[in-house]
Amino acid sequence: MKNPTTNPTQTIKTPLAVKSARKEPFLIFESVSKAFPTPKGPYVVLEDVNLKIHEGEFICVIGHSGCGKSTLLNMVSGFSRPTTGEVRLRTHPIVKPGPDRMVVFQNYALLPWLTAFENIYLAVDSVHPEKSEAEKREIVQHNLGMVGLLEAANKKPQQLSGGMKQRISIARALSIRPEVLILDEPFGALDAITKEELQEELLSIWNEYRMTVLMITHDIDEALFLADRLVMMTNGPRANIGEILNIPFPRPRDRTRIMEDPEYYNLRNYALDYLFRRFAHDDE
Ligand SMILES: Nc1ncnc2c1ncn2[C@@H]1O[C@H](COP(=O)(O)OP(=O)(O)OP(=O)(O)O)[C@@H](O)[C@H]1O
Repeated sequence: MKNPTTNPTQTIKTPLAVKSARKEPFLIFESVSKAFPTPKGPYVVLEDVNLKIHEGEFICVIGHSGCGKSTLLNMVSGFSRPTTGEVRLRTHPIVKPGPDRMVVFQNYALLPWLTAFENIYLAVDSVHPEKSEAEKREIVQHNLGMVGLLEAANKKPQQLSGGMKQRISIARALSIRPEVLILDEPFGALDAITKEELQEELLSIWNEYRMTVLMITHDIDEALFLADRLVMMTNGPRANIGEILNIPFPRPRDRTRIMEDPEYYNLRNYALDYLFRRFAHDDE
């Protein structure tokens, strides 16, 4: 594996990172540790994680299996709370789930007895019971259109392909306009072509709405195409953030142009070296 001569974590300043450096942090992890009780005593998954994310940033998180990526994001969604430390959205500690933070899972998590339309409608209705039925239906239609699936509105999940199901779960998450979109390896189960299509769609939706995105991935190329910053975790237990790569490619991004850029391979090799040499994992 080629060793890059420069350290991208130190040398690259993206225009967005420079711009956002002037803004107040939006999502903050402050001295966050998380331990799970086990019969042998507490199992410390994460220890003293500190991270500041700016509004509208697209953050990817990478790290070996079991290092605590989902644990980290679960503290943003509010499914779980830090053992010590704090996760804050603006100035408010996150203590429970809320419609300002929506999660998309790898396994879609759609209700199988409802149609695509009804799955999204249920989310809109639970967050906006005050809206009229016509307004709620309009929101569902708009979001189905946004992921190009108006024709699948009346289909149930088992009648949809993996890519279509993931589009529906993204539409459902976006239908209530969260401030933070949390994606837990959303494209991990999809074939390569569908995965690329969904990456493009996600980027174009993000370009339009600029919600803050936190996404777990195992795919370095995916992270380099999507993210402003790539957070690289150390191995657990007691995992932490090892390094953060700034991804400098201008937006809107063009996959072909990025892949022709020598910097792409510099960053890719740097991340590969980090994961498979410096933080190599015995099990992989
Ligand atoms: N509720 C829990 N109780 C005990 N241990 C847990 C619990 N949740 C997670 N763990 C452990 O914490 C560690 C981190 O799990 P987590 O799912 O966050 O890792 P991950 O990096 O997301 O892994 P993967 O990439 O395989 O999804 C694992 O060893 C897991 O077994």
